Amino acid sequence: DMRVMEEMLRRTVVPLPNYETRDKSPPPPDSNSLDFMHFYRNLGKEQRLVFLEILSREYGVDHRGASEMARKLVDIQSRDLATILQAEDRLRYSLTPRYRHLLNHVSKVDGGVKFLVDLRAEVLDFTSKVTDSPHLRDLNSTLKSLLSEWFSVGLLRLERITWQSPCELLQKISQYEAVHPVRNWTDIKRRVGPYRRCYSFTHASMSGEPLVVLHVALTQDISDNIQSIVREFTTLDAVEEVEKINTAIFYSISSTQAGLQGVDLGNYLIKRVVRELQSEFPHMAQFSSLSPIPGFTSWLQGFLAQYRKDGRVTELLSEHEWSEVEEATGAVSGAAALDGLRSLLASGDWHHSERLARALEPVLMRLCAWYLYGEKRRGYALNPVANFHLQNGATLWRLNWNADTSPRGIANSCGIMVNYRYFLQETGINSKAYLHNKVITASEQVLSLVAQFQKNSKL
Ligand SMILES: CC(C)(COP(=O)(O)OP(=O)(O)O)[C@@H](O)C(=O)NCCC(N)=O
Repeated sequence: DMRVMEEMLRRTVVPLPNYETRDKSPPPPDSNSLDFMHFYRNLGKEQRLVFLEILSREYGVDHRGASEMARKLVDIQSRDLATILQAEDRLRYSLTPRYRHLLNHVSKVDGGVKFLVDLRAEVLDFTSKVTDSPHLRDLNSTLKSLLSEWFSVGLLRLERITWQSPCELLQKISQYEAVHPVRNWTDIKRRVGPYRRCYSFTHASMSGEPLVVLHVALTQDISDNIQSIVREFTTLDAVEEVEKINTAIFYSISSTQAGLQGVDLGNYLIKRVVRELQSEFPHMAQFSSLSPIPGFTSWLQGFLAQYRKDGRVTELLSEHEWSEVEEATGAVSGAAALDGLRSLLASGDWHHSERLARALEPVLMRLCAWYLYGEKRRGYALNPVANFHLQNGATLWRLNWNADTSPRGIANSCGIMVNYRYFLQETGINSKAYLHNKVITASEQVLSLVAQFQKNSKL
């Protein structure tokens, strides 16, 4: 209960050494960290929230001390630079949460870094679902700043996963695959076989644990469909012919540690793999993703409902397009046709009718282009996968019809997939333009689809 928690914290979260002797005081015994970890692991979910609340509230920054240091700094602004720098350093030290020293010590014991990665995953879970406590948010940002230092790209190791990798690693890679689930051994064998590459980042403190995994297909052109990558039966023992390889398609990337969210590992891995492939294939000319568009169909359902409510049904489709939908749904009026369309989209049945699919292609393509390019959340792309690649500096390059004809692909994004193209000389500029000015770099194909949408709906 609370008393036991407070006793544990009092004992293991030692006070900050004072400024003068901060570099001379010996670190606390490892037992402090081990006891803290052991105690925390034995708490239930609710108790952990209580425990972290106390830790972050009672063992954070000494607010009074910090404001005193701030006042001192203001008072000596007329003094010489050395004095000012000294006062700034004192203020900086006074703004260090007391628990930061404990977290630092935990990172030095066996399993400590993994403990802190998992701890941050729980803190993120609490702050996103359970509470908006400012203290917990502070704890999260302290954990994130520590983890970002330890997991910086120079300390990560690039590993290539092949059919010769240990079974347990291949099994982990299969389990972690979040984008196109691995069905069986043949499946994973193909994904690490000829004309494929699979890479992960690992860290010495969590050896054997792939932190983020990138799957690549080596092709002649930029793939416009996923079936040719995850299904087509390239003979598993084919020998790669270099002249058939001049493009790298990133068709799946997944981070495996929730606690490392925001540490930007996926971006680093893509950049590192590009360099790796360039050294293996110096003539490689094209780098692109082939990405899903999770959430498009459900966004579209809401969008159509809104237009129906606003009575602007006719604005979304042309006369001809509506007549095709009415023909296919047997509906007689616009609103009924729109309801018919929505239920066809919900079931995916529209895809079985050749004629209806042909009629809907221009409609869904321009709506999807708008969804990726025009729909925003706090100014950035609403779609998380688009946001990820645009942050990396990729170009919103090409929408592909019938790119994922699996039931999942039809249900999630009406079968459409998108290529985010990495023009290596432009990623730096594009990333800055996106992050600073929220500018999305898009190709002619995408911009013309967006223009068609805007013309139709007079947006
Ligand atoms: C896309 C991923 C790999 C980006 O991870 P990362 O580069 O670490 O970004 P972030 O978490 O630092 O913002 C991550 O968000 C993820 O695993 N998403 C779920 C699977 C997917 N590819 O959408």
